[in-house]
Amino acid sequence: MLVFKFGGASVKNAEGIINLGKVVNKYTGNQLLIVVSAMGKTTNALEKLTKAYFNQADDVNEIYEEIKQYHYNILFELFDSTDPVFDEVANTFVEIDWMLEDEPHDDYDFIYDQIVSVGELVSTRIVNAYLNKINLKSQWLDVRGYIHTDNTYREGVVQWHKTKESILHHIPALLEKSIVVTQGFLGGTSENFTTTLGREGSDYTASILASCLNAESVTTWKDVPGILNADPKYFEDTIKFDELSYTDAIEMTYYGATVIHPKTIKPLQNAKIPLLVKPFNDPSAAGTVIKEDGHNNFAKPVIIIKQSQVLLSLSAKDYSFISEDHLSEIFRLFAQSHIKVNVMQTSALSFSVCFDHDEDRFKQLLQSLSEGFKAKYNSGLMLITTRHYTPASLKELTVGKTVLLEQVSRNTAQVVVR
Ligand SMILES: Nc1ncnc2c1ncn2[C@@H]1O[C@H](COP(=O)(O)OP(=O)(O)O)[C@@H](O)[C@H]1O
Ligand SMILES: N[C@@H](CC(=O)OP(=O)(O)O)C(=O)O
Repeated sequence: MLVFKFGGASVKNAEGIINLGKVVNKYTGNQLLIVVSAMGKTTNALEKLTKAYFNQADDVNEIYEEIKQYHYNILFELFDSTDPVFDEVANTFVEIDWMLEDEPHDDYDFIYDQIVSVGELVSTRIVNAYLNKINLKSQWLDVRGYIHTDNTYREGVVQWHKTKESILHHIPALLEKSIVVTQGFLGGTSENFTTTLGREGSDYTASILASCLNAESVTTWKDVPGILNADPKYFEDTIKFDELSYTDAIEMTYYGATVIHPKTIKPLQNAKIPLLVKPFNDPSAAGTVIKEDGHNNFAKPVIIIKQSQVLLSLSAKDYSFISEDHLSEIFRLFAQSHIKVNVMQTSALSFSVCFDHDEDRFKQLLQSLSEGFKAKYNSGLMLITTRHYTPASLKELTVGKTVLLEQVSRNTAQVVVR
């Protein structure tokens, strides 16, 4: 049994969905479970809608209409207007219609998950209908009944025991009958509310399903030839890695290589299931295989860029040394604000920490820190991490930039630059 994952970029338009059909058509001899993300940048648009609704802004309907129109335009390119998929999609959007009619609930993260999840619910309806249209027999599965999480909205924690039981109880029988198409990124609570697994979490969904079902492999179909030594959006002369070990891949994603969600690898490593990263526009290309004995000599350093970083420096209000008690209080407040630390450094009188800029969470953090600490910060920074670096490659990366923080170990160098 194979698990495929198609991300937003691969299904961003009608052409992408037609291409998905062609890829799937090459694997008809296998049992196939297909995980699909929201189309194109729909999750970003739904995030914008959630914020507008929560703040009761004037442009709620305008944002929502644009999202619906984008999906209907794709539907009109793929289907006859009498196709039942139009009703399926309309009935899915109704979940948002109902929410928007009411006053917003005061838990932003809860509302976020109920609205943003519609992106995946709609995209899977469209993909499922298209596969059936081209005679690839397929059924739509609501993943929220199988991936059980706690109620940490926007970062649902998977309840593995219950999840495995549900998956094994139903999905193998479904796979014997046809292809199964389901949503990435989503989970469900015991009260039947929707959770999401963290941005870009569809790779993780594929990994959860594959590990519970003991799949032969997982393939994530991407807009790149495989895993490269650096993001081609920022670097020209990249090289593709044919193989990586699970550990190499975990390290890359931990430091922020966005090509794979960081939680994806561990469940696959535990079950020894290979992860293939392949280009969706060239399905027969080898891509990158991530497996236990994946070997790489790193002919070029791995470079990972993280944009929109904040560098915050904290010191005690009474100018005392930064103590363990201070650090434990700082970390508690970071955890409370759901902010993950990317790099940190301590000196006698200050503690510097670099993290992704999330406006609302940062505001909350600064507020909670203000009682005990003096805070200074810079935003709009870039964090460059390089593994298997050489001194020359490190120097080249920082040419023309101001280095605000630097941390170098034997294998890994991290610099925060402006
Ligand atoms: N080391 C890397 N190798 C390949 N792609 C990378 C790397 N680091 C970042 N990327 C980016 O990851 C993108 C693909 O991942 P992503 O956008 O999450 O795909 P999808 O959402 O379609 O699953 C590429 O377009 C590329 O810009
Ligand atoms: N649609 C979600 C989940 C996801 O994984 O998407 P993608 O596969 O396009 O990165 C997001 O954008 O966060």
